Amino acid sequence: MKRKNTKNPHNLSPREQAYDSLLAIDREGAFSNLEIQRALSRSLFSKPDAHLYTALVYGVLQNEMLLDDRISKMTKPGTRLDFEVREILRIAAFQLLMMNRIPPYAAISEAVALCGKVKPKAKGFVNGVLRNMARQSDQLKRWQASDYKDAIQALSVRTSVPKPIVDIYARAFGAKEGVRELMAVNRPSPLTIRANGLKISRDDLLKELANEGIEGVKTALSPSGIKITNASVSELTQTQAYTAGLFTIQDQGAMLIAEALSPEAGERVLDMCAAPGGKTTYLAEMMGDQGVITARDIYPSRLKLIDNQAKLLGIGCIQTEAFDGTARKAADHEQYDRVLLDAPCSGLGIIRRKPEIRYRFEFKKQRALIDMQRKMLINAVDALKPGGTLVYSTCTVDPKENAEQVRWLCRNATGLTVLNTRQIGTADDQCDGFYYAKLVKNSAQSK
Ligand SMILES: C[S@@+](CC[C@H](N)C(=O)[O-])C[C@H]1O[C@@H](n2cnc3c(N)ncnc32)[C@H](O)[C@@H]1O
Repeated sequence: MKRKNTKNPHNLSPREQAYDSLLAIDREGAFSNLEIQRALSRSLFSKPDAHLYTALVYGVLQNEMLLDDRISKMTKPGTRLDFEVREILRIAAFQLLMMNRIPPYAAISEAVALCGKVKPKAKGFVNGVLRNMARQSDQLKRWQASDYKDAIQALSVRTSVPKPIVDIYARAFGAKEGVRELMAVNRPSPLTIRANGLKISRDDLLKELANEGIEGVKTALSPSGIKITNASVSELTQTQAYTAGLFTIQDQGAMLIAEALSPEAGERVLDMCAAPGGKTTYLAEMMGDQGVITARDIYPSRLKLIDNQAKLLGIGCIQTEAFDGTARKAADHEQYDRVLLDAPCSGLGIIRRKPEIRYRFEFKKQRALIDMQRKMLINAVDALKPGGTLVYSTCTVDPKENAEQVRWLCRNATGLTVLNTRQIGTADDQCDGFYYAKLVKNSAQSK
């Protein structure tokens, strides 16, 4: 059942494939979105089976701590579970406690059969735990904050978000709003697209898509976005509108970042961390493909993604260049009208799309990211012409990587004015948790 030994992946059932994928994510460090894409592209699943597989992988990842808590109530204190057994129990517990349409016998018998293949000795144990769970499911579905030692612990288990991240959300949004944001991170993410203004208006794109059976509504915050209401990513990418380059799939929060930079036709723009290019291509569309965008990233292979996407969208003004944004380039000095620094970050604002990020967060890694962001910020300011505009953005909610970095920059670079900052949220904005700060480099700056 292990990935490397999988002889015929096409024969796996949705539950077996979910187990295989969850081991890849939890044990081998795969990213959920890529793993799901990989598995679906190789499987021969019917549409309902593909839905079940995807729901199981996301459902277990989003509820791992809550499921483990429920499983621990069914086992003797101190019971140590093998990785494989725990994953099988989580998949079945998710079906028993959090999916309404699955008959308990189906969840249990498939879990026991799977256990028979990968850990035969634990078959009886798994059967016993799950039968008890099914019997007590009404009680186990009820969740009470008073069962936990404090409010933070209760919220952490309820949302399956580790305590340090619960604290970070409280610092970012305040205690009350932080709870609302955390409760929103396990809800399904909307599928949004951005009309390619070089080729079509948003209204006409809605009509084109309707002709292909795809429905959507205009996004509330971005003037270019459409929220798709009846199709999946793979269905969207099979439309004629997609192959004609009429739109890009993008979270609305990412659209707001590019809009904050508000580039104009004919300008020189630097996008320091550009791949895979979602924001770069929007900048080009806003510029009417007039001017030059230098799109950099440290990984040449990722720059190809930008080139391919620009070609699909009919964009010619983007020049890609492999470069380390922490290194200073003398030739950049005061060359750019606008700079976008969409920095590498802890990603705590996108845990609804990539739930596994929450279990991988480490303060030590975050400290290294903060140092990297600071080096990049100094280089971004250096590259700006006097009077030029900088947008610094992240897909995290942690003030340490956001507002505190902007304060640090203003202390360490002279002549900057902060025009506005925004923490985009999930509960009300319906976006991933992006942050941005828009700054201007004063023209009369002493050099
Ligand atoms: C948040 S992502 C950028 C997303 C992109 N702006 C978009 O909208 O599609 C951060 C990017 O920074 C790149 N990166 C990481 N370290 C870097 C470095 N030292 N210099 C330049 N780019 C780097 C990563 O490869 C990644 O593509």
